[in-house]
Amino acid sequence: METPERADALALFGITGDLAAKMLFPALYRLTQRGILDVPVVGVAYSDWDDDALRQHARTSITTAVPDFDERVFSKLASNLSIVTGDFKDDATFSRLRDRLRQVAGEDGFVSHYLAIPPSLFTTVADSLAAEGLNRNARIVVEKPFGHDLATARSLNDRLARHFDEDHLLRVDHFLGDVAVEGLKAARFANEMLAPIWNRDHIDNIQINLLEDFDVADRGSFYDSVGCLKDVVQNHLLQVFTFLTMEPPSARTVEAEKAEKHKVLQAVRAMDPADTVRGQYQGYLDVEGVKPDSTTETYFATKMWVDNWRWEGVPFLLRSGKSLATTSTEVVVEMQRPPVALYPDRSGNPAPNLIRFHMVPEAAMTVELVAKQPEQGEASAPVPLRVDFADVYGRVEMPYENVLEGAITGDQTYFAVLPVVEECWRIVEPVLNLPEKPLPYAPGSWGPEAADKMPGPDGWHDVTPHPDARQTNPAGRPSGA
Ligand SMILES: NC(=O)C1=CN([C@@H]2O[C@H](COP(=O)(O)OP(=O)(O)OC[C@H]3O[C@@H](n4cnc5c(N)ncnc54)[C@H](OP(=O)(O)O)[C@@H]3O)[C@@H](O)[C@H]2O)C=CC1
Ligand SMILES: O=C1O[C@H](COP(=O)(O)O)[C@@H](O)[C@H](O)[C@H]1O
Repeated sequence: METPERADALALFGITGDLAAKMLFPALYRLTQRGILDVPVVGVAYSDWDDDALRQHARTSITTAVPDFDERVFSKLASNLSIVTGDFKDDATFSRLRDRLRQVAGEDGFVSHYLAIPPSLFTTVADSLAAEGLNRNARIVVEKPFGHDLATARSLNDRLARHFDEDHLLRVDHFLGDVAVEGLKAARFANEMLAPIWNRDHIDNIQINLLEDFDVADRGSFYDSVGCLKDVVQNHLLQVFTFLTMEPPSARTVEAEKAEKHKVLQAVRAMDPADTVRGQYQGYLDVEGVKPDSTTETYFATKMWVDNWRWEGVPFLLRSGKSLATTSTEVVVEMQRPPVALYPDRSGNPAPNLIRFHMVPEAAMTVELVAKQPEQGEASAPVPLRVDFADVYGRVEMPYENVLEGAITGDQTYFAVLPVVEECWRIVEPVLNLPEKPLPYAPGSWGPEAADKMPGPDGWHDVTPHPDARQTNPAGRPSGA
């Protein structure tokens, strides 16, 4: 690939939406602060806003998310912000956009079009951009989900490829921009302490959690059309899974890494409906935008297997859901127990070593060793050795800083390639349209009881609780069950 073009302007479709408010404005602010963003940002959306309304909205979003808000940084960002309004289905919107882009970036300016919009409109916008010639000297960046199954992912790609070649098409998965997710590779491939034990001979099982204690809020209409599997499992969790399972790349290049990711996914068994639990929190059907008889799952858990030399026989447990007891994105790697229980815990069992990769709420890593408890005879207990990345490195950048930086520079590092996206769809295909209704679960619980013992009789490992998580647990089951 040739050196990618740096954008002279960012066209941000969906600038009035939820993602922009929660993630994109704070990230644009940080990029401005770091001197990476100093180009015009032209928002495009339906709402009849003017530039001042947009700037006021941006201020509210940023002050909500950024504790050390600096007026000078914001003024710089605000001076770069403007909006073009109109329906994406109306050609006139795109001729207004073309005029604005010429005005702010010049006739030959390179433009990055970022689509933070409902996925059903990706091709409409791409076609309309091309009709105005806005695909020339430009790249397109599309949010997730990329398709809603293997066939639609391929046809979406074919349609986008009519107007943008592969070097000018970026598929967003913001977990790829997450420092803690990136950190998985460094942990595995930069530590000779970990590398030799990272296989079926030493690892018993790996649990991957993306738990959220909040509900779908005002995203009912979008969420109901995707559900938990397509919202976060097919993309975010499978990307995490891939970093945990891939072989070391032959070099530290984007191409080498993506080749290894693709390779390991080809060895992954497709998900099995018999090893899958789907749930729906009680009250979901009352959310605005949700169909009254919706069978969309708000909870999903499954067991996965990689049929290769490194991982044969090691179960990978994935679970995610909304309205659960806590918010935590965390990987728990359970090592095999020592062959002889010389130092059991007080219940007489030898505790396994655990390695935890914490992503949300904090980027951190914990190694749980087992130590003999003083004055407890021979009894042992786990001792956590934890390091928080922010303590070591200072502020840790937000995932969307890396994603938006890539949108501006064209660096493909933090984006998904089609072969990987396709494998992820292949893996989830058998559980995409299950006929059974999802199991109900109480908001604030750990999801349907049917998933409790999925990892085995001891259930799921506790995750590290979010500091703001609900204190009560209406389902009355133990934390982490
Ligand atoms: N929200 C989140 O937490 C996350 C979202 N994403 C992804 O980001 C994308 C956007 O999601 P989200 O922000 O939640 O969606 P929203 O529904 O909140 O926002 C959609 C945006 O698109 C605009 N829009 C929709 N239809 C039209 C139209 N016909 N013409 C013009 N503008 C239109 C809306 O404009 P207006 O408001 O003016 O109507 C709004 O700016 C999705 O692909 C989603 O998967 C990814 C990660 C997290
Ligand atoms: O893409 C999405 O991700 C978020 C979870 O990501 P995080 O970085 O905010 O933890 C999820 O809440 C949302 O439903 C989904 O669309």
